[in-house]
Amino acid sequence: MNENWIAPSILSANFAKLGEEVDNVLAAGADIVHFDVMDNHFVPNLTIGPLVCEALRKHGVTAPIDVHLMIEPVDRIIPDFAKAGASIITFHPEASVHIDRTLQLIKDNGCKAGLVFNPGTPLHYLDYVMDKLDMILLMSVNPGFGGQSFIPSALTKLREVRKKIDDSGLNIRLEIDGGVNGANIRAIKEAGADTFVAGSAIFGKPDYKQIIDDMRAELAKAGK
Ligand SMILES: O=C(CO)[C@@H](O)[C@H](O)COP(=O)(O)O
Ligand SMILES: [Fe+2]
Repeated sequence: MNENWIAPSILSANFAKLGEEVDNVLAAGADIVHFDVMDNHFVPNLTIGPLVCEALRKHGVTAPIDVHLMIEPVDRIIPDFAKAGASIITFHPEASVHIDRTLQLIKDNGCKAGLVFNPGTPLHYLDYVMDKLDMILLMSVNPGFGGQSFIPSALTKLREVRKKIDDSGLNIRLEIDGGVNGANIRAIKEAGADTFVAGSAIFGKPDYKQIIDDMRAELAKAGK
Protein backbone atom coordinates (compact mmCIF):
# COMPACT_ATOMS: atom_id res chain seq x y z
CA MET A 1 0.00 0.00 0.00
CA ASN A 2 0.97 3.63 -0.38
CA GLU A 3 2.58 5.39 2.59
CA ASN A 4 -0.10 8.10 2.43
CA TRP A 5 -3.64 6.78 2.34
CA ILE A 6 -6.37 8.66 0.50
CA ALA A 7 -9.71 7.75 2.04
CA PRO A 8 -12.73 9.00 0.09
CA SER A 9 -15.73 9.54 2.35
CA ILE A 10 -18.74 7.91 0.74
CA LEU A 11 -20.97 10.35 2.59
CA SER A 12 -20.63 12.55 -0.51
CA ALA A 13 -21.09 9.70 -3.00
CA ASN A 14 -24.24 9.11 -5.02
CA PHE A 15 -26.02 6.58 -2.78
CA ALA A 16 -28.28 5.52 -5.64
CA LYS A 17 -25.24 3.89 -7.26
CA LEU A 18 -22.93 3.35 -4.31
CA GLY A 19 -21.21 0.17 -5.51
CA GLU A 20 -20.23 1.83 -8.79
CA GLU A 21 -19.08 4.98 -6.99
CA VAL A 22 -16.81 2.96 -4.67
CA ASP A 23 -15.45 0.91 -7.60
CA ASN A 24 -14.69 4.13 -9.47
CA VAL A 25 -12.93 5.86 -6.63
CA LEU A 26 -10.78 2.78 -5.91
CA ALA A 27 -9.95 2.42 -9.61
CA ALA A 28 -8.95 6.11 -9.50
CA GLY A 29 -6.31 5.32 -6.86
CA ALA A 30 -7.98 5.60 -3.46
CA ASP A 31 -6.42 3.42 -0.76
CA ILE A 32 -9.31 2.82 1.64
CA VAL A 33 -13.03 3.57 1.83
CA HIS A 34 -14.17 5.94 4.60
CA PHE A 35 -17.62 4.93 5.85
CA ASP A 36 -19.44 7.52 8.00
CA VAL A 37 -22.04 6.16 10.40
CA MET A 38 -24.37 8.76 11.97
CA ASP A 39 -27.29 8.16 14.33
CA ASN A 40 -29.19 11.48 14.58
CA HIS A 41 -28.31 11.46 18.28
CA PHE A 42 -24.56 11.78 18.72
CA VAL A 43 -24.55 13.90 15.56
CA PRO A 44 -27.47 15.65 13.83
CA ASN A 45 -27.62 13.41 10.77
CA LEU A 46 -28.59 9.86 9.90
CA THR A 47 -26.64 7.72 7.45
CA ILE A 48 -25.74 4.08 6.89
CA GLY A 49 -25.10 0.94 8.93
CA PRO A 50 -23.72 -2.60 8.72
CA LEU A 51 -26.14 -3.66 5.96
CA VAL A 52 -24.55 -1.18 3.56
CA CYS A 53 -21.05 -2.27 4.56
CA GLU A 54 -22.01 -5.88 3.91
CA ALA A 55 -23.55 -4.90 0.57
CA LEU A 56 -20.28 -3.28 -0.51
CA ARG A 57 -18.38 -6.46 0.38
CA LYS A 58 -20.90 -8.58 -1.52
CA HIS A 59 -20.55 -6.21 -4.45
CA GLY A 60 -16.85 -7.13 -4.52
CA VAL A 61 -15.09 -4.33 -2.65
CA THR A 62 -11.87 -5.77 -1.20
CA ALA A 63 -10.17 -2.53 -0.11
CA PRO A 64 -10.07 -1.75 3.63
CA ILE A 65 -13.32 -0.21 4.89
CA ASP A 66 -12.66 2.46 7.51
CA VAL A 67 -15.81 2.76 9.64
CA HIS A 68 -16.14 6.09 11.44
CA LEU A 69 -18.79 5.65 14.11
CA MET A 70 -20.62 8.84 15.11
CA ILE A 71 -23.10 6.99 17.27
CA GLU A 72 -23.96 6.54 20.92
CA PRO A 73 -23.90 3.94 22.43
CA VAL A 74 -21.05 2.37 20.49
CA ASP A 75 -20.50 -1.18 21.70
CA ARG A 76 -23.58 -3.05 20.58
CA ILE A 77 -23.07 -2.34 16.87
CA ILE A 78 -19.38 -3.32 16.77
CA PRO A 79 -19.83 -7.10 16.24
CA ASP A 80 -22.33 -6.35 13.46
CA PHE A 81 -19.86 -4.10 11.65
CA ALA A 82 -17.09 -6.67 12.05
CA LYS A 83 -19.34 -9.36 10.54
CA ALA A 84 -20.32 -6.94 7.77
CA GLY A 85 -16.68 -6.60 6.68
CA ALA A 86 -15.34 -3.52 8.45
CA SER A 87 -11.53 -3.38 8.56
CA ILE A 88 -10.96 -0.41 10.87
CA ILE A 89 -13.51 0.88 13.39
CA THR A 90 -13.07 4.27 15.05
CA PHE A 91 -15.33 5.89 17.64
CA HIS A 92 -15.55 9.12 19.62
CA PRO A 93 -14.45 8.77 23.27
CA GLU A 94 -17.41 10.89 24.47
CA ALA A 95 -19.71 8.21 23.07
CA SER A 96 -18.29 5.33 25.11
CA VAL A 97 -18.49 4.95 28.88
CA HIS A 98 -15.58 2.47 28.87
CA ILE A 99 -13.08 3.47 26.20
CA ASP A 100 -10.59 0.70 26.92
CA ARG A 101 -13.37 -1.91 26.80
CA THR A 102 -14.68 -0.60 23.48
CA LEU A 103 -11.21 -0.64 21.93
CA GLN A 104 -10.71 -4.21 23.14
CA LEU A 105 -14.13 -5.19 21.79
CA ILE A 106 -13.18 -3.92 18.34
CA LYS A 107 -9.94 -5.90 18.43
CA ASP A 108 -11.63 -9.03 19.79
CA ASN A 109 -13.90 -8.83 16.75
CA GLY A 110 -10.89 -8.88 14.45
CA CYS A 111 -10.79 -5.22 13.38
CA LYS A 112 -8.25 -2.44 13.78
CA ALA A 113 -9.30 0.13 16.37
CA GLY A 114 -9.10 3.88 16.70
CA LEU A 115 -10.29 6.94 18.59
CA VAL A 116 -11.75 10.06 16.97
CA PHE A 117 -11.33 13.57 18.36
CA ASN A 118 -13.72 16.39 17.55
CA PRO A 119 -12.13 19.83 17.10
CA GLY A 120 -12.94 20.72 20.71
CA THR A 121 -12.21 17.34 22.32
CA PRO A 122 -9.06 17.23 24.44
CA LEU A 123 -6.35 14.69 23.73
CA HIS A 124 -6.13 13.36 27.30
CA TYR A 125 -8.33 10.43 26.26
CA LEU A 126 -5.19 9.06 24.62
CA ASP A 127 -3.27 8.87 27.87
CA TYR A 128 -3.72 5.24 28.88
CA VAL A 129 -4.85 3.56 25.68
CA MET A 130 -2.17 4.34 23.10
CA ASP A 131 -1.07 0.70 23.07
CA LYS A 132 -4.56 -0.36 21.94
CA LEU A 133 -4.75 2.06 19.01
CA ASP A 134 -4.15 1.36 15.34
CA MET A 135 -5.48 4.76 14.29
CA ILE A 136 -6.09 8.23 15.68
CA LEU A 137 -8.60 10.28 13.70
CA LEU A 138 -8.67 14.03 14.18
CA MET A 139 -11.78 15.84 13.00
CA SER A 140 -11.08 19.12 11.22
CA VAL A 141 -14.80 19.94 11.14
CA ASN A 142 -17.54 19.32 13.66
CA PRO A 143 -18.98 15.95 12.69
CA GLY A 144 -22.33 15.42 11.03
CA PHE A 145 -22.01 16.69 7.50
CA GLY A 146 -19.75 16.67 4.47
CA GLY A 147 -18.76 19.81 2.63
CA GLN A 148 -17.68 21.94 5.62
CA SER A 149 -14.53 24.08 5.76
CA PHE A 150 -11.31 22.85 7.37
CA ILE A 151 -10.82 24.29 10.88
CA PRO A 152 -7.20 25.53 10.97
CA SER A 153 -6.55 24.66 14.65
CA ALA A 154 -6.59 21.01 13.53
CA LEU A 155 -3.06 21.60 12.23
CA THR A 156 -1.81 22.39 15.74
CA LYS A 157 -3.56 19.32 17.08
CA LEU A 158 -2.07 17.16 14.32
CA ARG A 159 1.42 18.28 15.28
CA GLU A 160 0.75 17.40 18.92
CA VAL A 161 -0.56 13.95 18.07
CA ARG A 162 2.23 13.27 15.59
CA LYS A 163 4.72 13.92 18.39
CA LYS A 164 2.85 11.62 20.77
CA ILE A 165 2.84 8.83 18.18
CA ASP A 166 6.51 9.29 17.32
CA ASP A 167 7.48 9.43 21.01
CA SER A 168 5.52 6.24 21.69
CA GLY A 169 7.30 4.27 18.96
CA LEU A 170 3.95 2.62 18.21
CA ASN A 171 2.59 1.91 14.75
CA ILE A 172 -0.49 4.17 14.74
CA ARG A 173 -1.98 5.84 11.66
CA LEU A 174 -2.90 9.52 11.98
CA GLU A 175 -6.02 10.34 10.01
CA ILE A 176 -7.60 13.72 9.31
CA ASP A 177 -11.25 14.17 8.39
CA GLY A 178 -13.13 17.25 7.26
CA GLY A 179 -12.59 19.88 4.60
CA VAL A 180 -9.54 18.18 3.09
CA ASN A 181 -8.80 19.11 -0.53
CA GLY A 182 -5.98 19.51 -3.02
CA ALA A 183 -5.21 23.01 -1.76
CA ASN A 184 -4.64 22.12 1.90
CA ILE A 185 -3.51 18.48 1.83
CA ARG A 186 0.18 19.37 1.70
CA ALA A 187 0.00 21.51 4.87
CA ILE A 188 -1.99 18.73 6.55
CA LYS A 189 0.69 16.20 5.64
CA GLU A 190 3.40 18.53 6.91
CA ALA A 191 1.54 18.77 10.23
CA GLY A 192 1.77 15.00 10.60
CA ALA A 193 -1.19 13.23 9.00
CA ASP A 194 -0.69 10.09 6.91
CA THR A 195 -4.34 9.23 6.14
CA PHE A 196 -6.57 11.77 4.41
CA VAL A 197 -10.36 11.58 4.31
CA ALA A 198 -11.93 13.58 1.52
CA GLY A 199 -15.59 13.49 0.59
CA SER A 200 -16.89 16.54 -1.21
CA ALA A 201 -13.47 17.24 -2.75
CA ILE A 202 -13.75 13.97 -4.71
CA PHE A 203 -17.33 12.71 -5.12
CA GLY A 204 -19.55 14.59 -7.50
CA LYS A 205 -16.51 15.87 -9.40
CA PRO A 206 -16.06 14.85 -13.05
CA ASP A 207 -12.67 13.09 -12.79
CA TYR A 208 -11.85 11.21 -9.57
CA LYS A 209 -8.44 10.09 -10.85
CA GLN A 210 -7.38 13.63 -11.64
CA ILE A 211 -8.31 14.79 -8.14
CA ILE A 212 -6.54 11.90 -6.40
CA ASP A 213 -3.47 12.30 -8.65
CA ASP A 214 -3.38 16.02 -7.81
CA MET A 215 -3.62 15.20 -4.08
CA ARG A 216 -0.74 12.73 -4.38
CA ALA A 217 1.34 15.29 -6.28
CA GLU A 218 0.77 17.78 -3.44
CA LEU A 219 1.68 15.11 -0.86
CA ALA A 220 4.88 14.40 -2.73
CA LYS A 221 5.89 18.07 -2.36
CA ALA A 222 5.47 18.00 1.42
CA GLY A 223 8.55 18.66 3.51
CA LYS A 224 9.11 17.36 7.01
O1 LIG B 1 -17.07 12.35 9.27
C1 LIG B 1 -17.33 13.22 8.46
C2 LIG B 1 -18.32 14.29 8.75
O2 LIG B 1 -18.84 14.10 10.00
C3 LIG B 1 -16.56 13.23 7.22
O3 LIG B 1 -16.00 11.98 6.91
C4 LIG B 1 -17.09 13.96 6.03
O4 LIG B 1 -17.85 13.12 5.21
C5 LIG B 1 -15.97 14.53 5.22
O5 LIG B 1 -16.49 15.22 4.15
P1 LIG B 1 -15.73 16.46 3.49
O6 LIG B 1 -15.49 17.48 4.58
O7 LIG B 1 -14.43 15.91 2.96
O8 LIG B 1 -16.65 16.92 2.45
FE1 LIG C 1 -15.76 10.69 8.78
